[in-house]
Amino acid sequence: MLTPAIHTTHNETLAAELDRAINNKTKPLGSLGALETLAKQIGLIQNTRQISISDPAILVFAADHGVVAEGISAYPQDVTWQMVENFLAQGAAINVFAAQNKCALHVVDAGVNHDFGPRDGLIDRKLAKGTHNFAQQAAMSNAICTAALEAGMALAAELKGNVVGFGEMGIGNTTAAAALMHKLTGIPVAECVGAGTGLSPEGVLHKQHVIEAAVARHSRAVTPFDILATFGGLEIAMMAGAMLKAAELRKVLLIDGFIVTSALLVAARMQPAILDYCVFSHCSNEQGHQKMLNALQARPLLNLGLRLGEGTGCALALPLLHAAANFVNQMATFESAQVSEKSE
Ligand SMILES: Cc1cc2ncn([C@H]3O[C@H](COP(=O)(O)O)[C@@H](O)[C@H]3O)c2cc1C
Ligand SMILES: O=C(O)c1cccnc1
Repeated sequence: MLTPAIHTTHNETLAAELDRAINNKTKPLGSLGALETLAKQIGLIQNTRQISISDPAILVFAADHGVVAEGISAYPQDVTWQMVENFLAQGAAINVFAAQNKCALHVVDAGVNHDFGPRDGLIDRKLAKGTHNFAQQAAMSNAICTAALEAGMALAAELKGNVVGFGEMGIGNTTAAAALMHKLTGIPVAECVGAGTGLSPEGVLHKQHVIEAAVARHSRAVTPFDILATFGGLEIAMMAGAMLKAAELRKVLLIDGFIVTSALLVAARMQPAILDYCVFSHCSNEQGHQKMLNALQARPLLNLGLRLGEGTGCALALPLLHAAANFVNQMATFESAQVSEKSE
């Protein structure tokens, strides 16, 4: 597998130019807060002072998880394929928010345990009918994990826009994400697990024990790739591949909640410079997400108490990206509007 080569966006000259352009706008210095940071980041990603948001798209990757056999989700596995049907029928939260914000939505079957047949609007990249149960064996073979990463890379290469958001659907995937988080950050499993779709406190404790036993069983998984293959999911691996490619192509990567951030964590351990390209849309209510964001030194834009996934945080944060581009491109400067500058 050829891993994309991602370059840092660091560029002192351009950074100084962007600071000057932002500071010259008719507003007190720094008063647009996180939007200023965002505008500068997008400028550095796009390597220009004329920043733009064109043809944004959200990729939603769906797959099933063998570890659901351990009773780690509050919902049955069939919800995965049923929600894919719901995406295709435009009935899910992500459909509503993406449409509201004029964002294209692409639904990818990375490995759902269901035969959809050829369907309009569904991108079929099914590699298996779900992963193996990682409580018993590695979730994926190396070959399947590589194929998932490569399929994700190919999908990202086809996108025409310059902003790509990531979403997922897969009952059981907060368990996979918590295991990845623990293995890649060293944070104790108890601090990585959460209620997911709504487990009781006893259910969360059981989920913790399932992960702890699996981590002990698979102690030889140490590289990011091996950890991904052992504990990850087909949607998580495909997302990680798409993220790596999108960053290589200098797109803005919009990161959603707990599961999407776990895919980024894998990608960032492979290619740390990917973080220069990431905008963290929100902090999820899933316990563990804030700590995962801290481990990546990431500052999320929104904190709405969401715990849904599907890429909903990305769709909701998109207007903020437009706002960042618009203020840089459309606001007057102190000079052009003849407004007096700071006096002290
Ligand atoms: C109706 C429904 C719609 C969803 N949309 C996203 N998820 C979210 O919940 C799942 C992860 O939680 P757990 O690990 O506890 O199974 C993922 O599919 C995620 O996208 C949903 C879950 C449900 C039930
Ligand atoms: O943070 C998320 O994205 C999340 C949390 C719980 C369940 N599904 C998704």
